[in-house]
Amino acid sequence: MDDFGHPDCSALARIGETVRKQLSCEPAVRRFPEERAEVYAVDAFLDTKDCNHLITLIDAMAQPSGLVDEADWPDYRTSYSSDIDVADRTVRKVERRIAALTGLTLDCSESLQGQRYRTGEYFHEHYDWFDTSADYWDRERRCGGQRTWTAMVYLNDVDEGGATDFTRIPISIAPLRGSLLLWNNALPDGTPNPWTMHAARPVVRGVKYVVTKWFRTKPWSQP
Ligand SMILES: O=C(O)CCC(=O)C(=O)O
Ligand SMILES: [Fe+2]
Repeated sequence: MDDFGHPDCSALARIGETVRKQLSCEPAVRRFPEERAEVYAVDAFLDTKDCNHLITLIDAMAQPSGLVDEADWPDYRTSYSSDIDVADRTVRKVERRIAALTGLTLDCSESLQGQRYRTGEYFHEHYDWFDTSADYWDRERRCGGQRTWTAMVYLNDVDEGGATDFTRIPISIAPLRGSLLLWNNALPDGTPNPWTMHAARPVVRGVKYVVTKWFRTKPWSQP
């Protein structure tokens, strides 16, 4: 195994440093005051029109019920989730803007995912980085390698609940329409950051919509 037992860790360290430098020059980007994890937010990253359009795309895919039987999904994550139209102009614009802000390369990223949480739905605590000792790692290693940064945009305000909580550090983000949340899944040395454990808390009232982009160390292709 390369990188002292942590696959892709030199690339992760390099990418982390590049993005950190770039974000520090962006006045709209604020870092949460927490040393243990690099978590950033940008308010009003997307306007209402773009948010509403993305919500329409997510709903359109979520509608044909029977195709996706949410009742059969494991309880770990009860939201609806899917790739959204990669050819859509707004999707492409959002992807380009995330890349421009962070300096990350779209080639090394998964296609934008749309997620919808209805009342009571949630995503239990987890890491976005891959467990490289798990069976799935062989597949992920070949289709882009380890995840580097996560970029997520909240598409609406939620009446109650639905916060993104970093469960091991005091960071809790309430959904706010158009705001971008960004974090580095690795430590500065490129090893997986255990402080990035996070959860999407249950929506208590209303519906929550987000789009998420995960970046990788290498060019990504559909597994
Ligand atoms: O919806 C959220 O607040 C977090 C979602 C998340 O952590 C994920 O999709 O990996
Ligand atoms: Fe996550």
